[in-house]
Amino acid sequence: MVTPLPHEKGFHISWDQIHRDSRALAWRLDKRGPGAGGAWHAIVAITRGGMAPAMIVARELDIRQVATISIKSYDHQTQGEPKVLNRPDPELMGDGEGVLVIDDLVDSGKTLEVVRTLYPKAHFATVYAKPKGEPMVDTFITGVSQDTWIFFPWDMALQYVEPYRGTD
Ligand SMILES: O=P(O)(O)OC[C@H]1O[C@H](OP(=O)(O)OP(=O)(O)O)[C@H](O)[C@@H]1O
Ligand code: HPA
Ligand SMILES: [Mg+2]
Repeated sequence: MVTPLPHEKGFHISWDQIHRDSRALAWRLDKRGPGAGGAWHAIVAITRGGMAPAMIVARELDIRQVATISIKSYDHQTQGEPKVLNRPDPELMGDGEGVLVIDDLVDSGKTLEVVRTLYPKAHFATVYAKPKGEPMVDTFITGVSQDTWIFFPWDMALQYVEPYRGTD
């Protein structure tokens, strides 16, 4: 059974759109790291939603060190307490200096808050951001209102829709 939407508005994002927006994020982050020539030394994707944008950013910026941190906070559209299920090698991470932490979106900011506590010097980037979570993110591409639910392409499928005028 499908849970009814608690949000009035839906923002439906295609694969093409997330690809373009993730590329825009990569371009914005290029040469902004603390290393020589503005380099970043690693990318950490917040699973699962951050994995697609992180892959695209890693490809654009030619970063081969890509790790993941697993956080779960939502069951469908119901938020619970964020749980860290696994985390990257502490030697790679240190205090986060020079590491780009990437997620698909920030909503309440709770997920990023947990990761920030672990790696205070990392740079936090998301593709989309809702106003409540904006203070938790250093770089994002598109702002979306708080009452909008973002639907990602990996959660959707093409399907038939009735003609606007119906058949009566
Ligand atoms: O700012 P917040 O209110 O914490 O919400 C944002 C987080 O929620 C979603 O992940 P979710 O926990 O649903 O897991 P998933 O990425 O595996 O889908 C989304 O991918 C972000 O990681
Ligand atoms: O708007 C959203 N869309 C998808 N996943 C989410 N997790 C928190 N907010 C959202
Ligand atoms: Mg997530």
